[in-house]
Amino acid sequence: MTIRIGIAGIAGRMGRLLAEEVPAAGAILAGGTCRSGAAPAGAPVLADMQALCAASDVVIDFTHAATARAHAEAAAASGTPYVLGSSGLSLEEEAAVAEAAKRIPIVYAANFAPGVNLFLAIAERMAAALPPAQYDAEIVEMHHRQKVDAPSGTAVALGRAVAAGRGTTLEEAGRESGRDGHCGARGTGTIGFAALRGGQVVGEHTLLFAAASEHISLTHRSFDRRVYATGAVRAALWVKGRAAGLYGMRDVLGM
Ligand SMILES: NC(=O)C1=CN([C@@H]2O[C@H](COP(=O)(O)OP(=O)(O)OC[C@H]3O[C@@H](n4cnc5c(N)ncnc54)[C@H](OP(=O)(O)O)[C@@H]3O)[C@@H](O)[C@H]2O)C=CC1
Ligand SMILES: O=C(O)C1=N[C@H](C(=O)O)C[C@H](O)C1
Repeated sequence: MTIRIGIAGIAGRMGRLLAEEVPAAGAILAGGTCRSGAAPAGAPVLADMQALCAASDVVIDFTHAATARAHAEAAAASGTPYVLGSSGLSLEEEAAVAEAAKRIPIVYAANFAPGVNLFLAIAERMAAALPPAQYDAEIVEMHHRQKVDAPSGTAVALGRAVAAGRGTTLEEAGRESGRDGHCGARGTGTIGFAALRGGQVVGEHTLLFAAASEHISLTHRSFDRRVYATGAVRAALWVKGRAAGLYGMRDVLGM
């Protein structure tokens, strides 16, 4: 049977691309929700997340952190597998998504591009090999001027990967963001973040390890946000029929 995929936020930058990529993958576009925008021509518009879940076998959500908890709970209440791409979630919002994942399968990923997920795996290995007392980890990201959250979800995921490689968590290691003025010297073992915004940059992330006598850095650039949409549709096809649980894009890709 052909899978029906619904899209929360179908009028958004990602929502519109997803509306193209769902039929391109051989699935049925069940419809989407809009808040204030206009859905792409021909796409059925559903009243809310509950109605969208009822009409869909899987729902993909690229909207906003503020909706993640309610959307995950609505998906769990209807038993609809859920793919979440929104960024900027608080720890509490992430905990609510994890709670919903006890009842349904959820794929939650900061970035659905295959290259970024390989980058996350490499970041963890680099961090495990480079002692924090000598190698300062800094993450620099740049995005389009419309992006509303910082640092990006991908930057946070890179920070978490570095912390995991060092046998700790990002919260324990400590974040240094938005240095300005007399901010003091850099902490040893902390993870630095810098966010640039401008123009129509789709997404760029650099992870730098800086020591006294050498630097090593890795950069990923996305040139077309369609790479996220195809990845999310791939996750939607993968998650249907899975056991309840919280999955990441690395599970989908088998990395
Ligand atoms: N994980 C990944 O690979 C990627 C994640 N993202 C993330 O996806 C999210 C969306 O990005 P993008 O498409 O560029 O953003 P847009 O602002 O273009 O689209 C978001 C859509 O969500 C809806 N929306 C926004 N806020 C709310 C709200 N509070 N309640 C209900 N609906 C809301 C809006 O609907 P309306 O227009 O009808 O008002 C809007 O169309 C961001 O968090 C972004 O960081 C983006 C790209 C890749
Ligand atoms: O808002 C965006 O555009 C993007 N958001 C995601 C993030 O916050 O990491 C993924 C990608 O970088 C594009």
